[in-house]
Amino acid sequence: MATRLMTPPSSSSTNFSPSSSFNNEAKLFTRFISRSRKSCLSTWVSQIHSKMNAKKHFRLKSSNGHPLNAVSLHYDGKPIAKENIESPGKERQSILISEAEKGESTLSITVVGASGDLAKKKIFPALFALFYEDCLPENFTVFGYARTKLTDEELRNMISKTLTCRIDKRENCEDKMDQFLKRCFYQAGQYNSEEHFSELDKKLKEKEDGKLSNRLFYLSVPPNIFVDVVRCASCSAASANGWTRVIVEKPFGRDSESSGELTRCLKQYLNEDQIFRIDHYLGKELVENLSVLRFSNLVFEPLWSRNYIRNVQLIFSEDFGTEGRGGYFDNYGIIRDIMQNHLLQILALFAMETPVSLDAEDIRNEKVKVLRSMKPLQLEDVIVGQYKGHSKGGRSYPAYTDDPMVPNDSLTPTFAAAALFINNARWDGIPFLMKAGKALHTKRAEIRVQFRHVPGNLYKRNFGTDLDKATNELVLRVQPDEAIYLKINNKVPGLGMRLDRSDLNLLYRARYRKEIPDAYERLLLDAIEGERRLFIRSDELDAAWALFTPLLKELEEKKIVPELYPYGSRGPVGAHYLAAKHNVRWGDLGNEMYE
Ligand SMILES: NC(=O)C1=CN([C@@H]2O[C@H](COP(=O)(O)OP(=O)(O)OC[C@H]3O[C@@H](n4cnc5c(N)ncnc54)[C@H](OP(=O)(O)O)[C@@H]3O)[C@@H](O)[C@H]2O)C=CC1
Ligand SMILES: O=C1O[C@H](COP(=O)(O)O)[C@@H](O)[C@H](O)[C@H]1O
Repeated sequence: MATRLMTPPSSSSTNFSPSSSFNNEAKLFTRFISRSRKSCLSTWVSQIHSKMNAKKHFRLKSSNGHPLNAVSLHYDGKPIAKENIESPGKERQSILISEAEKGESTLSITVVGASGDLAKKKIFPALFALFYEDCLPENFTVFGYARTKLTDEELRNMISKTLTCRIDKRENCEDKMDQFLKRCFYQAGQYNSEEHFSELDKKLKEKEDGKLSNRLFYLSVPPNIFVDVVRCASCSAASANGWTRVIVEKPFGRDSESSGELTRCLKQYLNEDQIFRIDHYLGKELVENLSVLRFSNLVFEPLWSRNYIRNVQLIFSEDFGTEGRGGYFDNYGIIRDIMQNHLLQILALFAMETPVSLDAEDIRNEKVKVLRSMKPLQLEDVIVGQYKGHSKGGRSYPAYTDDPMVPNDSLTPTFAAAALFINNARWDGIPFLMKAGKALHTKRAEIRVQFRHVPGNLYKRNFGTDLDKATNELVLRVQPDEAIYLKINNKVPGLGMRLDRSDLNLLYRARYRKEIPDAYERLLLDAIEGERRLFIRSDELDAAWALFTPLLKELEEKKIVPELYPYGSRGPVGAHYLAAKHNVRWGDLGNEMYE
């Protein structure tokens, strides 16, 4: 029978109630008994006793910065209970945590799929950056796990090549890298072999040296392997006495049914609060800042509605094609790859009502309300495109279908634009336009907010004929070269009265000397700290798929042929017609100051 990764209530950072008492703890503990393996319980009871005697505090590291999450776990020198909201509808569990746990506990991070592209490119470098910044606990170990046969030394060689990405010019980088690499180990194994995961467990235990063990598994493997890994890790490599969490990479299914099935299978082995579904766009600095900008500046929030905003644009473009990932991409396409997750998540954050607090559940409750209020997507509100080969300046660029992993007659869109609507009082009738494409002329991700005309504008005649160009526009450039700028109308200095378009510009590299951490650093740190705010809850995922699945089915059933656009161009003209239909002009096509 399959065992579950559900371990004793974990030390996740959520809020606590000072009035919670040990009695509550005992009650919840009794409830917990009914669904835990007995072998875990005696260990846990002894942990509670040892935790009760502990007194030290620990430092907040997760990205929330919200005092409720950061709070000390002791009250008047006595241990107090900490509420852990697992997921909506589930019982609240109270848990005792203490600094002693931090000091005496170990953290093991296992990167499953360690030989892969994402692990090398993002996960190991992010872990190193966290180590460099002193954000990892004292006792941590990193394990790579994959089928490829590697020794510890070979893993270290492999990852050392990419570790330097943002830290390399810093002080003591080499020393730090050596120290980090000494903490990295490797276990080769099959993804569906409990025996091989038992071997991993043995090695993890050696490193944990009898201390309380917290284990994080990062599933950096193709999605068809997720469930096997979770099953094997659950049966053979879950922590016996600390928490066990699993970060799951996208794609979380390819439609409502497959996503529901994946969630159902994962939940055979995991509680919802052990599953960290990553959407790395939520870890990007400017996306994080969206709520700060809105909720902590008086000048924005009053304007944040249909009364002042004409349309919102969420734009993603890459100046390269699917090179090397054609096999994956052809099964998903740009709508699943970018829109259903990254852009929709930004939309939900952008449009949500003020959450009760900054706690993960409060924020995710608001996001899910937005997603569930969305008008069903119609085929006529979407256009799709696919890049074709193109020669420019003596160089030739491939068509999407030139990829050997892509069928010649593939109809998979590499570009899509869509108009979405939120049927609620705040946003009724306001188009949220999304545009996402590969092999376009530029690499960029941005949020554009176009405001309405100034009623009865006294300076109307000073703008020339194009009044539309004279409306305010707020741009959050997520990447590259992070910036927030507001387009305003301004008097050109001089004796006459001529107005022009200027920008109030907050260019991050000019304002902040600090490097911007990679999204994966923030997200890994949050998963370690148990901060779930930036991870996708299962009901959010369901709502996101419910919005896109009918459209995706229709596109596929009707075999809608994508409009071809040349590699390196601005995409299909259909995107302009779509915008025009909703009385919108794409903001990224104007004369941008920072293009
Ligand atoms: N790469 C990226 O930029 C991004 C990736 N993702 C997601 O992250 C996850 C990992 O991505 P990425 O590293 O690119 O993936 P890879 O295709 O590089 O796969 C990772 C590892 O999984 C193993 N693997 C690959 N294919 C199979 C297979 N068919 N059966 C069994 N094992 C296999 C391989 O290891 P071995 O053979 O050694 O076992 C491989 O090194 C995926 O879910 C992907 O969709 C999400 C966002 C961006
Ligand atoms: O999730 C994905 O994101 C990347 C783009 O991420 P970025 O952080 O480099 O903007 C995209 O290339 C990939 O297709 C998609 O799966």
